[in-house]
Amino acid sequence: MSMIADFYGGKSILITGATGFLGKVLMEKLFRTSPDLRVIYILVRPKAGQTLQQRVFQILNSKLFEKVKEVCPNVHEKIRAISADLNQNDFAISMQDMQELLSYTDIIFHCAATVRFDDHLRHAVQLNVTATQQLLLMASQMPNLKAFIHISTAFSNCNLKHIDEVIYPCPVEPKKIIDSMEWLDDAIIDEITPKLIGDRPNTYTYTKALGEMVVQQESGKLNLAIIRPSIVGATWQEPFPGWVDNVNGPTGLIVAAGKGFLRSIRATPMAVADLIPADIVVNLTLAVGWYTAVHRPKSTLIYHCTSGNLNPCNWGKMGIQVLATFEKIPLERAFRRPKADFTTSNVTTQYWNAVSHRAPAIIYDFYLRLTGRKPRMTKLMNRLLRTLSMLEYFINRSWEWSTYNTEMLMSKLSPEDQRVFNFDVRQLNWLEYIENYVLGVKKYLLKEDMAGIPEAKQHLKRLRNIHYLFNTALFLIAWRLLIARSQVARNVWFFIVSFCYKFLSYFRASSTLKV
Ligand SMILES: CCCCCCCCCCCCCCCCCCCCCCCCCC(=O)SCCNC(=O)CCNC(=O)[C@H](O)C(C)(C)COP(=O)(O)OP(=O)(O)OC[C@H]1O[C@@H](n2cnc3c(N)ncnc32)[C@H](O)[C@@H]1OP(=O)(O)O
Ligand SMILES: NC(=O)C1=CN([C@@H]2O[C@H](COP(=O)(O)OP(=O)(O)OC[C@H]3O[C@@H](n4cnc5c(N)ncnc54)[C@H](OP(=O)(O)O)[C@@H]3O)[C@@H](O)[C@H]2O)C=CC1
Repeated sequence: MSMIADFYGGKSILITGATGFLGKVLMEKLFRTSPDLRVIYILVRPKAGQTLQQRVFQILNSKLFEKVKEVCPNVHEKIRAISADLNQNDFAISMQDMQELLSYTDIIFHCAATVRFDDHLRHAVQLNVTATQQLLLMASQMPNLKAFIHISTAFSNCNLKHIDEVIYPCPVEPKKIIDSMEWLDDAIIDEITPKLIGDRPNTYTYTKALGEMVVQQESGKLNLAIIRPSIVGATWQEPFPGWVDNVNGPTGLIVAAGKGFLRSIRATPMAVADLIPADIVVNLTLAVGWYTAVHRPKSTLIYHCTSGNLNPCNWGKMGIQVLATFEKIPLERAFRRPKADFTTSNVTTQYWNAVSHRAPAIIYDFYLRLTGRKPRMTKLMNRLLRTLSMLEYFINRSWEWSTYNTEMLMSKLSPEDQRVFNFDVRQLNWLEYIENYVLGVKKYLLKEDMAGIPEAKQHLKRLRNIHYLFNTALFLIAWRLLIARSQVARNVWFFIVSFCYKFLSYFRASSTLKV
């Protein structure tokens, strides 16, 4: 019997960010392992013309929830979507809903955040700091609350090289930042943002660090824990390997490489690729929820959910495996053949960006214009290059995260819980995981049919032939132009032609002699 699964039975659980990548996997696992839980409250905002109910319906009817429906057929009744916007005061939750939340919630998992690296500081503070503070305030009014689990990121202190499971305070208090956002105008905020974020690369990591400080300020009053995952990737095992549904982190680059848009990337091949599968993060999160509620540690514990120090993989190995998988299982309608490389200097990066990214996009757009269609490749390529420049910081450095608390927790679990809520990253085989990740990108994110693989391979062959033809034509044109302009080139050309002629005459003469 799993103690963790048993613990969540009969409980009312509040999840923020349940419509996000991690939130969905968390909900799925909860329903699958504790189908007798009382209710999961999710705070959802209407989005993209969809009502709350439509959003929930879409999630529950997705492939991810197929297994849940077998073990928990009444899952629709156990999920209660509450209209909420974390950017608003009191999250714009109705009085009635608020009353219900305050009265019944047993556990909170706070996953909602803006994960955009380039978000305006005001918005990032609002969601990653102020909303966390408000949620903590709500939590303090919940008589039945047993644990509040905050999802942060291992990169909240990415300005350090070695990171322990402790809070590192930012120079300016979160309260001061929150207050200043209320009266400073956007132009001034833009001006002070670089000074505030200091040696962090973006507003995301900075505001996540502030969010942790806000959580810590409540320790003593509430039963809290913080989880810091590194780069969350597709699922490893559960509910099935390779599930992923957004382009964040490496996923977008895997798509870009598979479609042949991404040809070179400034990365350090030996730098640690601290990826962590979403199901490992979720298993740890649920174990932490149980441990925090049942064992009530004296202080707020922080858990690093990382792979680098227990089972390291590097970007070089990952890149090779991604490309090797695309050899076997290509994506459909690729722009070019999947063939990418790492560059290490700024100069080579600029060169390859011009030659391998911008030039083909311009040529393709020219072709689209000629055939009466709307050009779009240059725009797409510019966006990809912008994304690459944002991710570069994370693929050219390595960090060391200590994992004492995570290992301690693992040792506290029963053998059954260690199996059902497995977060031991040492058991992960990277090559197998990456292959499943790439397959998952094809199947679940891009929704491509596996039956289309032979056609995709044919398409790549055609692209290869076009590539050879194009290169030969380019060479001949360049050579022709050179010969027309340069005496040296003409001499070289005559030398090569006469050499070939002599060689052929000799070859013909010797074969005639043999006969
Ligand atoms: C030796 C041999 C070698 C062989 C070599 C082989 C190589 C080949 C194999 C390749 C794999 C191996 C290397 C892997 C390296 C991975 C590095 C990962 C580091 C992650 C660190 C994370 C650390 C922190 C973790 C955390 O704690 S938090 C989670 C992380 N948070 C994020 O990852 C948000 C990022 N994103 C944004 O911050 C915004 O997206 C923004 C970018 C500002 C754009 O923003 P904007 O331009 O305004 O517009 P969007 O609407 O957002 O997007 C506009 C358009 O870009 C698309 N697109 C959005 N994203 C991505 C993305 N990633 N990748 C690609 N495309 C993306 C979107 O599909 C849309 O396309 P479209 O629809 O136009 O076609
Ligand atoms: N993905 C990763 O690589 C990593 C993620 N993390 C952390 O994990 C957590 C979850 O990340 P992930 O699932 O990847 O992120 P997603 O972007 O997939 O999900 C974010 C969630 O937050 C919700 N949200 C955003 N703004 C609001 C708002 N104003 N009101 C209500 N809900 C809102 C989104 O709702 P909606 O669907 O309406 O947009 C969505 O459900 C975050 O705290 C993140 O910092 C940490 C390390 C790595």
